Amino acid sequence: MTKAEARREASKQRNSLSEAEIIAASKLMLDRFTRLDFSGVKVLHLFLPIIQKNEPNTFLFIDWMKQNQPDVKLIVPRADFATSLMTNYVYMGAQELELNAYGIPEPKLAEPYTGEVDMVLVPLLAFDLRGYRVGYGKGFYDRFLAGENIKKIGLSFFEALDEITDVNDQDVKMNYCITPEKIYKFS
Ligand SMILES: Nc1nc2c(c(=O)[nH]1)N(C=O)[C@@H](CNc1ccc(C(=O)N[C@@H](CCC(=O)O)C(=O)O)cc1)CN2
Ligand SMILES: Nc1ncnc2c1ncn2[C@@H]1O[C@H](COP(=O)(O)OP(=O)(O)OP(=O)(O)O)[C@@H](O)[C@H]1O
Repeated sequence: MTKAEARREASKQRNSLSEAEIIAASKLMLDRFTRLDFSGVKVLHLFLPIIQKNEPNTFLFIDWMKQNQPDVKLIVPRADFATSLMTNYVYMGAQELELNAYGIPEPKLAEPYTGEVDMVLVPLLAFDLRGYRVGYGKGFYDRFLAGENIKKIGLSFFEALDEITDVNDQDVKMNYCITPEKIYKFS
């Protein structure tokens, strides 16, 4: 399947989910996430959900981290749509967020975080059995993750596709993908 086909299919499927289904599925994904090995993880980067696009609710992940891994620093991005680059900030709480033009909750402008990141939660529409992902098609995460040795964890409501056929050498593979049903580990 091509990226464009996968994008279309997954958006359609995701749009058909109810709010209750999204919360339930996000909780199942959180359950799996909590079983990962956090030793050596000092900094976790995560996306914040575009609610009107039915993305997984990563605020649940933030709540769990604060309770159970309080020493892990949480980092969230601001996306610049002119350059397709993200700038990172320490997460300071929901009251410090504003919605951008695309409905993405983003930290208000502050001092950027430029230090190391150990683990990243990556938004995706679809992924394949090799760990390749499809997003909205602007390449934000491929740029952010290029050449970085970070544990990359995709979150998807739906199971893996067999193969995304039009991957290119800028596409960054996930190390894990978490779905409500299982966790995929890629070599
Ligand atoms: N929560 C979240 N944050 C993220 C991403 C993401 O997938 N999820 N991104 C992952 O890379 C980047 C943002 N990428 C985006 C790319 C396009 C559109 C968008 O709304 N584009 C079209 C509509 C196309 C569509 O509906 O598919 C528009 O301009 O309206 C939004 C975000 C960075 N931050
Ligand atoms: N490291 C990079 N440097 C420069 N351009 C890049 C890089 N990675 C990806 N791109 C470009 O970004 C565009 C979008 O890539 P792609 O179709 O793989 O998007 P995607 O992974 O689905 O999107 P996203 O990461 O925003 O969810 C492509 O034109 C690609 O060439």
